This record gives sequence, structure tokens and C-alpha cells, in this order.
Amino acid sequence: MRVGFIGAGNMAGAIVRGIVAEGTLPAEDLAVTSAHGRSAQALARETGVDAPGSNEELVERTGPRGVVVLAVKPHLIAEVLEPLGDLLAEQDSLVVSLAAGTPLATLESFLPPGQAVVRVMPNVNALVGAGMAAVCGNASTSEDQVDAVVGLFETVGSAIVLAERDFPAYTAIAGSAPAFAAHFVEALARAAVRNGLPKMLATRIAAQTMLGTARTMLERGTTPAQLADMVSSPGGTTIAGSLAMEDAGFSPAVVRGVQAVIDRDREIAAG
Ligand SMILES: NC(=O)C1=CN([C@@H]2O[C@H](COP(=O)(O)OP(=O)(O)OC[C@H]3O[C@@H](n4cnc5c(N)ncnc54)[C@H](O)[C@@H]3O)[C@@H](O)[C@H]2O)C=CC1
Ligand SMILES: O=C(O)[C@@H]1CCC=N1
Repeated sequence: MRVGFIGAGNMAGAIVRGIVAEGTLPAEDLAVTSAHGRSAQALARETGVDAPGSNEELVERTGPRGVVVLAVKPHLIAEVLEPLGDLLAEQDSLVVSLAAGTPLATLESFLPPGQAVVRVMPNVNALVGAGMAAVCGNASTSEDQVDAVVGLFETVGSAIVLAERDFPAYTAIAGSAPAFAAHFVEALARAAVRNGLPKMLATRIAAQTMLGTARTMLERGTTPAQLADMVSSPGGTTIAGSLAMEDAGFSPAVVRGVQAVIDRDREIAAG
């Protein structure tokens, strides 16, 4: 399978670096383009992938039946897709869009009828093989094509098939949530700095603690509530901290943040 990425920014960079590091596909089967070519060339130099001079050339080198991944910002999808429509149809390419708030119906409206399109919401942790991706194909996509995309993203983390109506909530807790987790680590570290720990050490300690907490839940099936109970000694330190965080509005702040992502996703979708 040959895969071309239109866009060489944060997300494409994370996926390409992850795929190359994991050895999922040989670097020569991957290609990237960017708006002015500079970020694509830098990524190509770093990873050994190809950096064709235009999006048309990228589709040609990726096809026939190649995967063309749209990794540009949502507002650029129309101007990138429309000129490529005939070539994508001719090559029988599979179009994969990573764009937030951009439904399959919108993507289809920029392409010839019958074009196979898959919507994916990945996250940046693909960079270290620990990503989370949701996948949804349109009516023109075969089961094999959806499976191939799931398989590709499984090599850089976890991947699931998800109904398109659930993409906004999923985007909040997977696509955007690495930023929220990073804010939490940063806040923990700053609080420790206030109490005398050096920032780098505090950040490492907090990040390792997040990693271990996630692994305990995923590998042992421990629920968040069970894990909190395991840590909270009666009359101890943790329950004092947890209740103080709740008193300061921790859960309502997180719920509002998730809702804001969902609302913004719907706003982008509405245009
Ligand atoms: N950054 C993230 O963590 C996530 C991003 N996404 C989605 O991924 C997409 C890309 O986001 P980022 O990588 O963060 O953006 P970015 O701004 O870091 O990268 C965008 C890339 O698109 C390129 N580009 C712009 N116009 C182009 C054109 N005409 N032809 C070829 N390349 C062009 C730019 O040069 C740049 O390399 C967005 O649609 C976003 O919604 C989805 C999940 C997570
Ligand atoms: O902020 C954004 O719009 C994209 C989608 C999810 C993560 N980054």
C-alpha cells in the first residue's frame, strides 16, 4: 500500500514519523507535500519519505488504488480536493481525511460521485506509536478499504470504527485531549515547582504518573473510580487533594471543555 499525505504539519508529521519508526511501510512507499514544500522536504529529509513537487504528482505517485491522506486545516479542504477530483477517480484512490468538523457529506461534495472517502480522527500520540484513531467510511468504501485504514492506524496506536455521529464527542476526548492531558501535567508540575521541585524533574514525574495511570486502567481493566479508591487512604493525603480539586471545579471545568470542543466541531461543520 502506498500512502501520500497532503500536508506535512503536526498531525501528518506525527503519523509519518510513527509509521516509519514502527516499520509499518517502507519510507519509499510514503510521500508528503506541504503548502510551500519546505515542511514536506524537511520531513522527507528526516524520515526518508518522498516529497513530490505538487499534490497532483503526489496522487500520481501514490496511485493506482493508493491512499491519499488530507492533512490540511479544515478550511483548506475544498481548495485542495477540488482540483484533484478527476485524478483521484482515474487512479481509484482512497481519500482519507483527518480534518476536524468536516463530515463525509462535505468531503463528497468536493469530489466526483462514487469516490471512496474515509474520515479519520487521529491524535498526535501516533508519534510514539500510542495514538488513538476513529475511522468511518462513506457508502462508496468497501469493508476491505476501511479495514486497511484501521490497520494502518493500528500500527501507530489503537484504532476503532466509529459511527460518524459520534465523531464530535470522540474528537474532544481523543483528538483534542492530548492538549488537555498536557495542561494537567503542566499544572501538576507548576504546583510542585511552587513547593520547591525543579520544573523538568516535576514534569517528568507527572508525565510518568499519567502514563502509569493510563496503563493500569487499560492493561488491568481498573476503572477510574476503582483506581482513585485504591490510592485514597481513609483520612489520608489523596482524598484531601481530590476533594479540594472538586471544590475548585475540576469535573465541571473538564465537562465544559469537552462541550466546547463538540460545539466548535459542529460550528466548523456548519461552515
Ligand atoms: N494536530 C492534531 O493534533 C490533530 C489534527 N487533526 C487534523 O489534522 C489536520 C492537520 O492539522 P495539523 O497537522 O495540526 O495542521 P498544521 O497547520 O500543523 O499542518 C497543516 C499542513 O498543511 C499544509 N498545507 C496547507 N495548504 C496546503 C496545500 N495546498 N497543499 C499541501 N499542503 C498544504 C501546510 O503546509 C502544513 O504542512 C487538520 O484538519 C486537523 O483538524 C486531527 C486530529 C489531531
Ligand atoms: O484543534 C483541532 O481542531 C484539531 C482537531 C483535534 C485536535 N486538533
